[in-house]
Amino acid sequence: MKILCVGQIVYDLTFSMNETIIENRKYVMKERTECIGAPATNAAALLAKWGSDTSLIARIGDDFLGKEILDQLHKLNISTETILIDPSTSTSISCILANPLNGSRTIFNHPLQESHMEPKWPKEDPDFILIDGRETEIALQALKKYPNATSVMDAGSVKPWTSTLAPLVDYFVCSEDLSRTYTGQEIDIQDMNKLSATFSKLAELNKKHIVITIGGHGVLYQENQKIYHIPAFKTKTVDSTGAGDIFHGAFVYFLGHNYPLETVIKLASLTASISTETMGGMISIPSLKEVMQRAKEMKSIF
Ligand SMILES: OC[C@H]1O[C@H](O)[C@H](O)[C@@H]1O
Repeated sequence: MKILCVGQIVYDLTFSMNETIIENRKYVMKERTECIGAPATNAAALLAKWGSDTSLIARIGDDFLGKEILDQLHKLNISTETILIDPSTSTSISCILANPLNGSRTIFNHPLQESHMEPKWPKEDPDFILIDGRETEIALQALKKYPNATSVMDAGSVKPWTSTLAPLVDYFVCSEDLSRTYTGQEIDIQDMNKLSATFSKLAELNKKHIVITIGGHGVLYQENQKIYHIPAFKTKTVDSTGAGDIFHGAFVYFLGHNYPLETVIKLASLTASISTETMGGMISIPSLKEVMQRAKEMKSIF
């Protein structure tokens, strides 16, 4: 299975922190993890780890962190031939405060500036394209260049590019935050009328498949005009960084292995929930073996 991910790449520095920050103080951090991250990159890391032929189109600066990122991508088996090295900008950094008491993560991201660059395409045509909205111009070109690839969009929040890209993808997988901002309605899994109105409004963005991830409450999706709710798997969350991205990577993986949509979502949710048991984003991606083992033990998936 050949995958092309298009979007953001970031260098993540995560600290464990369970107190409220007060300005103008010094905090000594006892625990830290460092790894590369960002939505398209975390998803690409899962796909490569699980054996898919994965290329990533994302931008780094011609700087120290950019070199470190290239080195880490090599180790992860993600093709770096398509990585854009942009001397006019600096590699993006995220500083993440993860609260192990409730699993929340607060992200301070400094994104890089995206100016026009000619993309370098993978040697072989992809079967799947996963976009996170960044590198919008190239994402649009990719969707046009590979019309036979199945496309998935990870849409975390309403951004200037949302309404341009969303109608073009086969699967529009959005967050509760995006749904709330775009539709003006809170999600109430008990209220089918409200859910129907939410999905109808989101259909303005995408007419094929809409999936809404609702964090600790699970996932909602619509198939053949019917709305379904998959509850979240119970777990001991210490850090939810990258869980959404890991969900999207696993979503593409299981979609590519021809599981029905319900099973794809259950397995992707299980993968994401296992990842929250470990500190850090990318480094918390579980092995495929572990996911399948847990899925078998649960009996509620297949
Ligand atoms: O979704 C979480 C990811 O996006 C943020 O920007 C961090 O880099 C982290 O890896």
